Order: sequence, then structure tokens, then C-alpha cells
Amino acid sequence: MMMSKIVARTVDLRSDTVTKPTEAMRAAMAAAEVDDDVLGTDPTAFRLESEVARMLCKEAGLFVPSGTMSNLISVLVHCDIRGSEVILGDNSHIHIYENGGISTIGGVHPRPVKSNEDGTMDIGLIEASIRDPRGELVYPTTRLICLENSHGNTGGRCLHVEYIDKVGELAKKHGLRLHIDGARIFNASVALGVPVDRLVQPADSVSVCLSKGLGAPVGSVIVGSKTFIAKARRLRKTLGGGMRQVGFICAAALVALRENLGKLEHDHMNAKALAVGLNQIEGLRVNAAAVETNIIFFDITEGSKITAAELYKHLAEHGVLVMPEGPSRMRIVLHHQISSSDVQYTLSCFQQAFSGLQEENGN
Ligand SMILES: Cc1ncc(COP(=O)(O)O)c(C=O)c1O
Ligand SMILES: C[C@@H](O)[C@H](N)C(=O)O
Repeated sequence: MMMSKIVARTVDLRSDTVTKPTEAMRAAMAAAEVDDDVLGTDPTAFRLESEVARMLCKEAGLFVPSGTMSNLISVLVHCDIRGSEVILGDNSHIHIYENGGISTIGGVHPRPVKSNEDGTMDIGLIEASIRDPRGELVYPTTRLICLENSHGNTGGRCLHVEYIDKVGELAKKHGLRLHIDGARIFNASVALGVPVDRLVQPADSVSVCLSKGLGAPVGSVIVGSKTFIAKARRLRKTLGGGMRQVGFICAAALVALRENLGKLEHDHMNAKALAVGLNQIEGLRVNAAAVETNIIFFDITEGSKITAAELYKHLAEHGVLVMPEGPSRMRIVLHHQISSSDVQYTLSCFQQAFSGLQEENGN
């Protein structure tokens, strides 16, 4: 009878969304002061919204159940007139991983521009994509530009403050708004050594995920002007995102902000160490130099006798969980619940897979 292997250790590298609440978060949740957030009287939600707005130097904040909803609300508030169009990266999370919600729910037309390998879009291409108002009889109307920082699908690359400033100037020149999908904005801030408020200074709105690298169990906060946030609050209710005693989950997010912001740099160091180690394994290809934050994409190279399926199975059997991204491509995301020892263990599992499995395949 085939005995299933007892997994001695689990190293969950699928995403930074997989973290479990810490004891401090659980204690804060249990003790949270709560009230009805739809009626605007949950004191812990207000504390979290105020803290995130303060950190990003924006007038106000709004707690939202997910990053997807925070992006949807932000785009729909900025593009509240029929026929609106948003310029965004063709490899951005909003364009790829949010079910086209801005169009299917919001009726907003996407105007995708090529996402470069560093997560940027060429400024010239952005400007060339802005609709000429003289063609308003036939064209959609450009109203918004969306950036993503750090940029998930290009491997957690950071958009530099000079670039964001230039896009902000372009938006202002053309009377457009700028939204930043800042699901991992704190990762970018730490990696660049730029204060987070400076990094988002030109943005009219930012969505910040607390449930990613910061390790909160749930939630995002949108920040922007008081007027913008008032409209966002109403749209949140329309979308069913207005919840009652959210103070329970906001309390955990406050702990995450307090306790985990300082751990992001260690996540980045772990990611770099793992990327360098993986790149030394024959049969794997990693652009270790491009690993700036907590995300690693790697490919199984041509000629490697090991398939992605075999590697995935071998890793899973040893408790290492990664995210398949294609026939020969996978993703690893580091977070505060991955230790340096986990990194070494993971590397040894990869090394064993390539040496062990390739022997099995008669290499
Ligand atoms: C860059 C980026 N934006 C937005 C989201 C959406 O966040 P959520 O999963 O909370 O909807 C994610 C991932 O989940 C993301 O990686
Ligand atoms: C896959 C994507 O939706 C998610 N934000 C992640 O990075 O895991």
C-alpha cells in the first residue's frame, strides 16, 4: 500500500496572502472595540483608516474587504461618467486578475499599454494613448491612469519616485486622475528607501493591501481626498462592501502595521537569497538581479529533464508550496512567516528535486 509521506515541514510560498493571524492579532481582534461601520461608528475601523491616510499623507481613508474591491471602487469613482476610459498596464493586476470588473460592473473602458519588465509603462506610450478630445464623438474619454507599485506580475518590481512624478505631471497636464494599486506599496517604499507618502504624492487615490506583505488576515484601505473617500464609501455600500462590526479585522490590521512593516526588508533579503540560490541550480532560470522585493518568478529551462509538474509534486511532497504560472514557470512569494531556515530548506528541496528526479529520468 502506498504510504503518503508525512510532511515534516510546510513552507508556504504561494503568496504573501497566505499568512495566518499572529497571536497578537488574535488578541487584538478579541479585544477590539467595535460598532456599525456602515453607520460610520466603528472606532477601530476609523483608527485604521486614519492611520493609513496619515502614513500616506492623504486626507482620508476607507476600509475595504479586498484589494480587488479597492481598485474597482477607485476606478469607478474617478470614471463616474459613461464612456470613461482608463489607461493601465496590459500586465497589471487590475487588467489581468480582477475579472474585468471595471468594465463588467463599472462600464469603464480599459486602454491597456504595454507593461515593461520593470513594471512601468513608457511615458510616451501613455501620452499617445490619451484620447484626443476633438474625437469625443467617437472616442471614449480618458479620465484616469493606473499604476501598480510594487508590480506583482513583473516580479515585485518597484516604480521609482521620479517615474511616478512624471506620470503625475502627465496626468495633471491632461486633466486626468492618477490611481496607484498599492497592494504592496510598503514593499516598494522599503525597497527603494523612499518614504511611502513621497512615493504616492502625485496620486489622487491609492489602494493599500494590509492582507499582503503586512500579514493582516483581511482587508485593504483606499486613501484619497475627503471628497473622493465620501464617494468611495457610497460605492462600497453599492457593491456590498459595507460591513458592520469590521473593527475585529481592522484591529488585526493595526497590529500588522505596527509589527510587520519592519519585517518587509527581511522578506526582501530572503527573496534575494533564495533567488540567487535557485539560479545556481542547473535546469532553473531566475533573474536574481531583478528581485527587488518579495516576489520571485523562475523558469524550468529547456533540456531540463524535470517537468514543472514533477517539480511541483516533489516540492509539495516535502511541504514546499509554490504557485504555478505556466507550463514551465512558477512564482514564489516571501512573507514574514517564512524564516531564513525555511529558505535554506526550500533550496535543499529544489536541489534534491533536480539531482534526484533527473537521476530517476536517467540523466
Ligand atoms: C498588485 C495586486 N493588486 C490587487 C490585488 C487584489 O487583492 P485581493 O486579493 O485582496 O483582492 C492583488 C492580489 O491579491 C495584487 O497582487
Ligand atoms: C494572484 C494575485 O491575485 C494575488 N494578488 C497574489 O499575488 O497572490
